[in-house]
Amino acid sequence: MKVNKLAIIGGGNLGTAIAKGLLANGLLEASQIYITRRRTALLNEFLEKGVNVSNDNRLAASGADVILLGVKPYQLEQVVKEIGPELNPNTILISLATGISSESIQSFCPVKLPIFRAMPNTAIEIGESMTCVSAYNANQEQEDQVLELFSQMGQALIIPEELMAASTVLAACGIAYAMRFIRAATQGGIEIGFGSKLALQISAQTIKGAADLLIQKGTHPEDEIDKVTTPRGVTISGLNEMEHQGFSSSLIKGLLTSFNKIENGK
Ligand SMILES: NC(=O)C1=CN([C@@H]2O[C@H](COP(=O)(O)OP(=O)(O)OC[C@H]3O[C@@H](n4cnc5c(N)ncnc54)[C@H](OP(=O)(O)O)[C@@H]3O)[C@@H](O)[C@H]2O)C=CC1
Ligand SMILES: O=C(O)[C@@H]1CCC=N1
Repeated sequence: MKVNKLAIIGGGNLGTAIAKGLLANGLLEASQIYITRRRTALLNEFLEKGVNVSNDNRLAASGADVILLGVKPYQLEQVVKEIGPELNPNTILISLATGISSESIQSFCPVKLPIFRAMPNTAIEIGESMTCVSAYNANQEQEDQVLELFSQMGQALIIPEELMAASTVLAACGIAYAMRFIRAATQGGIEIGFGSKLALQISAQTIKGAADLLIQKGTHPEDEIDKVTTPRGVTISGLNEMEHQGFSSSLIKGLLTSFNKIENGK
């Protein structure tokens, strides 16, 4: 994708993770990236790398081919209206905000332009995100460009906008759920004899291996579980006890609680 200038408006957790991902794979030169936030001192590490850091959103947006909106959902309208004079029909506007429709974002803009919603997760920092993207007012070439951008930092998919809330839960919140699994496994590992550092190393690599088995072989989790469970063995005893205690059920209920909060604000 030919991008001359990319602006990240709102360099917080996700905005800076994307900047790190862009820099790590050399997709853009530091001088082509602009990042803003009000407390610019918190972006010093980017300034030192040659990224353009500022609290001036209009300056960052001016002439940018791609603008990523990394502010909180309740800050989005004000920020889009602020940069409005810098937008033109060819600007690719990508919102990272949860729960704000493309139609609403378009209504904050003075011109009709291609609007994308992207839902990466924080693994974008190391090029391992699962990023779902929806497109609005965009042509095929623009869709391909945005998909290519996020594909450089993990896997990326175009999905219907109505699935953005579901993708937020499964992929973006999903990182936190997976971390909690690893933390719990680590705590169990300590109780059965490992020091915390070793327990964390073993748990994290085990989860990585499990995910890679599915990704690389395209198998179903139960196929892989069947290979581990010996009849009357220890794995099936532990797994069944976890299910008796509501393991799958609690995960599904947690997913639904997050989803309902996006959909209904509950
Ligand atoms: N964290 C995650 O994993 C994911 C988050 N999201 C979405 O991404 C968005 C950002 O989330 P997250 O990064 O976690 O939030 P953060 O609070 O970490 O980042 C928001 C940033 O916006 C900056 N900001 C606020 N007001 C302005 C302004 N007027 N102009 C410029 N910058 C401003 C804030 O900095 P300052 O106060 O210094 O201005 C802050 O750095 C949210 O909409 C969220 O829904 C989506 C997917 C995953
Ligand atoms: O928790 C949140 O609201 C945001 C959306 C997805 C990840 N973080």
